[in-house]
Amino acid sequence: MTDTQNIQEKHVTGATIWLTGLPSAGKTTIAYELAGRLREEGHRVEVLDGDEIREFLSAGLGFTREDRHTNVQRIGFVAELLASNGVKVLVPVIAPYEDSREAVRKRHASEGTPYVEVHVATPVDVCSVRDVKGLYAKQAAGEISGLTGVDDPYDEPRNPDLRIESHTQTVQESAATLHALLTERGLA
Ligand SMILES: Nc1ncnc2c1ncn2[C@@H]1O[C@H](COP(=O)(O)OS(=O)(=O)O)[C@@H](OP(=O)(O)O)[C@H]1O
Ligand SMILES: Nc1ncnc2c1ncn2[C@@H]1O[C@H](COP(=O)(O)OP(=O)(O)O)[C@@H](O)[C@H]1O
Repeated sequence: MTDTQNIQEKHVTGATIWLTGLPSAGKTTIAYELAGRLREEGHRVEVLDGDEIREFLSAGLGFTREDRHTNVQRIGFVAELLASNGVKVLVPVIAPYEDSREAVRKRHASEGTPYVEVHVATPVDVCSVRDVKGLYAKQAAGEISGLTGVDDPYDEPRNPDLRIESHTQTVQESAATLHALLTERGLA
C-alpha cells in the first residue's frame, strides 16, 4: 500500500469506540483526549456525549432500565450511521446493561462497521471520591436514588476489547493505550 492509499484509508474507515463505565470513571475525559489526538492526525471525529444526547435526542428519558436501554439503542443507531460514513465516533456513555451493549455491537457487526468496546474500569470507591457532578454525595445524602454502581446495576463487561484502569494512570496514558489499540486494528 502506498502512503497516499494509507492516508486515504485512515480517513475513510469509521468506527464506533464505546467507553462504558460508572459515573466519574473518566469516560468523557478520555474520549475528549483521544478525540483531540485523532483530529490532529486528520481523522473526522464526533463525541456523542451522554449529557448532550439526553438534552436532545433522548430528552424526556430517565434512568429506568427501559429508558437506559432506549437511550443506548438510539445512541448506537446514530453512532453506526456516522461510523459507516467514515467518522470515528467516541461514545462516553454508561450503558450499564450487557444486553443493550450487545444489541449495539450486533447492529455494527451486521453492517460491517468496526466497533470497539472499552471498559473504563475505575472502582466505585475512586469514582465516588472524584464525584465530578456530586451524584455520589447526593445519593449518600438520600437526595437521589438509582445511581449506577451504587444502588442501580452495572453489568461489568465480560469481554471488552480494552479495559482501562484509569485510577492507575494519567489521562494521557489511558488515551495512548486506546490509540495504540486503534492503530493495531488499522483504525488510527
Ligand atoms: N441515577 C443516575 N445514574 C447514572 N447516571 C446519572 C444518574 N442521574 C444522573 N446521571 C448523569 O447522567 C449521565 C448518565 O447518562 P448516560 O446516558 O451515560 O447513562 S445510561 O447509559 O443511559 O445509563 C451520567 O453522566 P456521567 O457521569 O458522564 O457518566 C450522570 O452524570
Ligand atoms: N486516568 C484518568 N482518566 C480519566 N479521568 C481521570 C484520570 N485520572 C483522573 N481523572 C479525573 O476523573 C474525572 C473523570 O470525570 P469524567 O471524565 O467526567 O467521568 P465520566 O464521563 O466517566 O462520568 C475527571 O475529573 C478527570 O480529570
